[in-house]
Amino acid sequence: MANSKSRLSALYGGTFDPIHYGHLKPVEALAKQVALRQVTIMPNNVPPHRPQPLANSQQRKTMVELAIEGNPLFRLDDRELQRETPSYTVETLEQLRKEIGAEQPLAFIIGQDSLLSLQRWHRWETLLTLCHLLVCQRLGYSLAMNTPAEQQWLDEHQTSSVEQLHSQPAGKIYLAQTPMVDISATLIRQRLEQHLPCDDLLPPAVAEFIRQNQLYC
Ligand SMILES: Nc1ncnc2c1ncn2[C@@H]1O[C@H](COP(=O)(O)OP(=O)(O)OP(=O)(O)O)[C@@H](O)[C@H]1O
Ligand SMILES: O=C(O)c1ccc[n+]([C@@H]2O[C@H](COP(=O)([O-])O)[C@@H](O)[C@H]2O)c1
Repeated sequence: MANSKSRLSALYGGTFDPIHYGHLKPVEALAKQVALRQVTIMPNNVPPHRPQPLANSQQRKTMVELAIEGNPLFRLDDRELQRETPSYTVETLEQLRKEIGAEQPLAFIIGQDSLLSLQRWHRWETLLTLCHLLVCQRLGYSLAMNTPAEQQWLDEHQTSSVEQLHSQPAGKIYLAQTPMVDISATLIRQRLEQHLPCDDLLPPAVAEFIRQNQLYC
């Protein structure tokens, strides 16, 4: 449920090829935990650092729309889909900051796997000047960073104070206690290729869209 009194909104970037319950359920729990006003799902066009998606941008956008229909917690922002250059998060956040100003608290949601590779992101040192990071747990990924230097960076920025997320515009990392949902888009694509059922893994309207458009088979 969206919290209309809260000042803190969050962006949730991803490839969403396709969107699934592993994206939605942890973030719904996170939104309650830290009282998010809204979560803006932002599909990327040219994901950096990974193979390019199988479904095209319009199909991935439609699947997000179907997944969030009727759920006021979520909205969609398709700004990254309009850019043909790599979807660097820092550039998107800089553009957003120009729109909302420097003082409004803003968060970017990632899974634990993304946190572990964050220091390879484009201009990663700038990210925390623009937003907080809210991190959802993910089965199979360590809670410890890969190197002592990365761990030190995390320790310096980590907070368990929800109040700080609301009172400061950016700069904190919050490791959320979210449910482990053992689903990935890779698993779904592999199962669909093998004609195995996926109905428990993603919203019914998304499953139906995939069937109708014969995606991933
Ligand atoms: N099951 C999950 N639990 C927690 N976070 C997740 C889960 N699946 C994806 N995420 C997070 O959602 C964001 C977008 O992920 P993405 O769209 O790449 O999904 P994915 O399932 O990891 O895809 P793929 O299997 O194609 O790599 C990332 O920050 C990722 O860490
Ligand atoms: O900015 C970067 O260099 C960067 C590198 C890897 C991932 N990201 C962003 O992180 C989000 C999750 O990425 P992915 O690959 O797990 O779908 C998505 O919004 C990506 O655009 C961003």
